[in-house]
Amino acid sequence: MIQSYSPSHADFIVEFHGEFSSFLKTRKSFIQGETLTVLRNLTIRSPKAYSTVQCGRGVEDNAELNSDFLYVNHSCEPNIAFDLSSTDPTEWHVRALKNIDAGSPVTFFYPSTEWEMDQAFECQCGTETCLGRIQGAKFLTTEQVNERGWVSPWILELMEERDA
Ligand SMILES: C[S@@+](CC[C@H](N)C(=O)[O-])C[C@H]1O[C@@H](n2cnc3c(N)ncnc32)[C@H](O)[C@@H]1O
Repeated sequence: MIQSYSPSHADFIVEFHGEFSSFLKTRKSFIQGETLTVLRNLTIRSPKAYSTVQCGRGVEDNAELNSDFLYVNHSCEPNIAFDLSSTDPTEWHVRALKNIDAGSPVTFFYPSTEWEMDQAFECQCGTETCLGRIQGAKFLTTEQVNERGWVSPWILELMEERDA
């Protein structure tokens, strides 16, 4: 039982399940392009972990979210993007890639930010275009990454160098 949990974002709710099986849902609808939240209170320059989001190409360019957005699961057909691409971290935000109904899980394509993930997993997103094992963009073709709605600039750069 979680005893001291308090939600970080009023418009969102965590559905708690077993280990690594919890996920974040939205209580309100969003339209494509709308900002779900600006990311605040991050711990930047964190060691890479299952819970961090990559925010650049350096080994220490990882951010702990310190909020319920930690519970955003991966999907191969995501409905949101984590956009940590601005040189100004106060502009880092989460954006809707499509219209999202209230009550829906929010999901992002982990390889859109992650080159080589700390914790790989067998994807259970259940979508038609599911890629199976998810371990970062390094292990996917550029085409597989580019067709998911949003890709961070460091991932584009690293794929370009790899493919050269
Ligand atoms: C940042 S956590 C996301 C929240 C996580 N579900 C939890 O309960 O803590 C990332 C981990 O969640 C799990 N996960 C996320 N998306 C998944 C998916 N599509 N299929 C299977 N496991 C997933 C994996 O174990 C992954 O390492």
